[in-house]
Amino acid sequence: MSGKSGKAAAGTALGRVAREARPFLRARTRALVRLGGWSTLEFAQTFLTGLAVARALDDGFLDGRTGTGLAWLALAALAAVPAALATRGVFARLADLVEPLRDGLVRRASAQALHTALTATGPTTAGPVSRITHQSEIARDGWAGLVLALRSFVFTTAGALAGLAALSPRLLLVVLPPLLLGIALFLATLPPMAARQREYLGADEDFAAHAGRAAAALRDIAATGGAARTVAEAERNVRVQATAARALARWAGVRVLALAICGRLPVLLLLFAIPWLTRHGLTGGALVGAFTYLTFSLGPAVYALLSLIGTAGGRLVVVLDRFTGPVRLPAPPTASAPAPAARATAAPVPAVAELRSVDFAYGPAARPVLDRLDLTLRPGDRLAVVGPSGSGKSTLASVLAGVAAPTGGEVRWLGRPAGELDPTAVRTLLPQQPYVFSGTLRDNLRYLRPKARDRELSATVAAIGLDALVERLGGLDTPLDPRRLSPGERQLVALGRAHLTTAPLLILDEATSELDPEAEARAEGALAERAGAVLTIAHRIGSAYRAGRVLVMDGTRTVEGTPAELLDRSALFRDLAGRWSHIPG
Ligand SMILES: Nc1ncnc2c1ncn2[C@@H]1O[C@H](COP(=O)(O)OP(=O)(O)OP(=O)(O)O)[C@@H](O)[C@H]1O
Repeated sequence: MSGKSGKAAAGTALGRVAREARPFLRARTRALVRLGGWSTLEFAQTFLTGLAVARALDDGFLDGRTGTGLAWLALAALAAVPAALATRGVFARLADLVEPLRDGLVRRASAQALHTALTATGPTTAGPVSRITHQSEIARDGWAGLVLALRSFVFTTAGALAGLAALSPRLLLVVLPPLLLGIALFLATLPPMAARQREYLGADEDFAAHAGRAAAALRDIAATGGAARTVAEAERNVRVQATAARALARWAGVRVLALAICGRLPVLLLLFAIPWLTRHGLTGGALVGAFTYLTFSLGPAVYALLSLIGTAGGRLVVVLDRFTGPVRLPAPPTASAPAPAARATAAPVPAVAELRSVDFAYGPAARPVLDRLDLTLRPGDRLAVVGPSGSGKSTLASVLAGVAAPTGGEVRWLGRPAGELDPTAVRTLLPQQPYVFSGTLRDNLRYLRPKARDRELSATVAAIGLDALVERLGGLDTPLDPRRLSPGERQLVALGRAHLTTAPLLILDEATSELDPEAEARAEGALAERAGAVLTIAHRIGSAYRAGRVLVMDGTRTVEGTPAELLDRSALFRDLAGRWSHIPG
């Protein structure tokens, strides 16, 4: 995300949250007024503290009247009692502001979850559960902390400034400028810091998504020789994340400076101003009273508020923004309304997989392998891909499977950007060299769907043509040694695995090359019966004819059509079909 767009996103998040907060606060004016009422006691305590110290010194101890001095100090100590009562009252009233927020967020997240469940076409995520449980609690705690700190800041600062003014209005000339400058600088850091925070989180999510995809596709990556590319992509993600973290750290430095300006600079300036203030009649007691305000009241209140805004405040905005998505529950069905199933059939079915103007090159200076390729696979589609060696068929398979990221354009699955979905739930990619591990045939077949039932296994064995292998091994539960299976048997095991998965997209990259034509036709027929779409990189012309739809790849040029159309339109397809016709299948 660029700095500019990050800033815009953060700005809109802040704006959205502010817009949503206004009616919430308006509806709770009474709770706010009561909270303010209790907080005035805090104002009084702060105001009294510095003033009592000044009087204790000027009228008492420095004047030789110890009793008067002690009486003023006792008054300051007594002021803590109503302030303690105020804290009790504040906490009791806090619930009126905090609990409705949590309840409202939970209601909203539940509605969002229902909306998503009723309308989403792809696999659902755990996001709504997190919003209902964890994120609503973060919002509640963050909001409570912010209300407490903001209230304390307003009343303590007002009490301290009123006390300083009562001691001598000149004190405000010394204290106010650094205070206001520090706060202004701090507020100026908020939008860029929110933007950097967002960039950092985005980079973190990208890295996690890449790691998840890579972990799920380790075998495919090893088979297609994509390890170096996967590592390079991970390194790129790490670099982006490190840049975002450094930018965030720089802004954190500016924030520390802002805190120092408003928390510490007033004390320093007051020290420098002592000669000037005393020349204008400020007494020793008033000076100590002023330092009391700065070090015991103003400094801690400023520090507490600004650091809370910096931590919980940022989290609060990010979390609240996640709740402000659209919530539109579909109207309950009426007698005259069509049933959901009927509506579903009327709605356009999203493509299982889609390439939108996809480019791919193996390096910045490398010749592109895919050039603005558009491809749509709908449920029930069978597409065979043919082309000479090196024309990009395996590259297309990797990009469609989400193993290789396109250098341009977009890969979509089930109507959504591929990066948003769990690849293992959407697609199964079978390479030419399949993986069979030591273990039973049952374990091998259930590798992608560990909970497959026995009758489903039996159906797969029969459909793919694995019965002979099961018989030879002596049953599904006999341990097998992968090295003792023939290449064709290994491919049959992998095809059985693919037959058992529920992934709606199957990509076969010459995955039947070691089978004889009959076995290949049988396995392809069985896979074609599954729901979803199948893309087959054809090894024989039979695959192209069975698929009924063919994509011919010739360099970056592609032609698509039925075999009959292509015999007419594509010299390359005619050539390949002619060559293949000498090979049985
Ligand atoms: N990891 C890689 N790094 C660099 N170039 C690559 C890489 N993999 C493939 N290529 C190049 O990309 C182009 C397309 O290769 P790809 O393997 O997709 O073609 P193909 O049609 O599947 O070939 P075949 O039928 O021989 O398997 C070729 O020029 C190939 O040399």
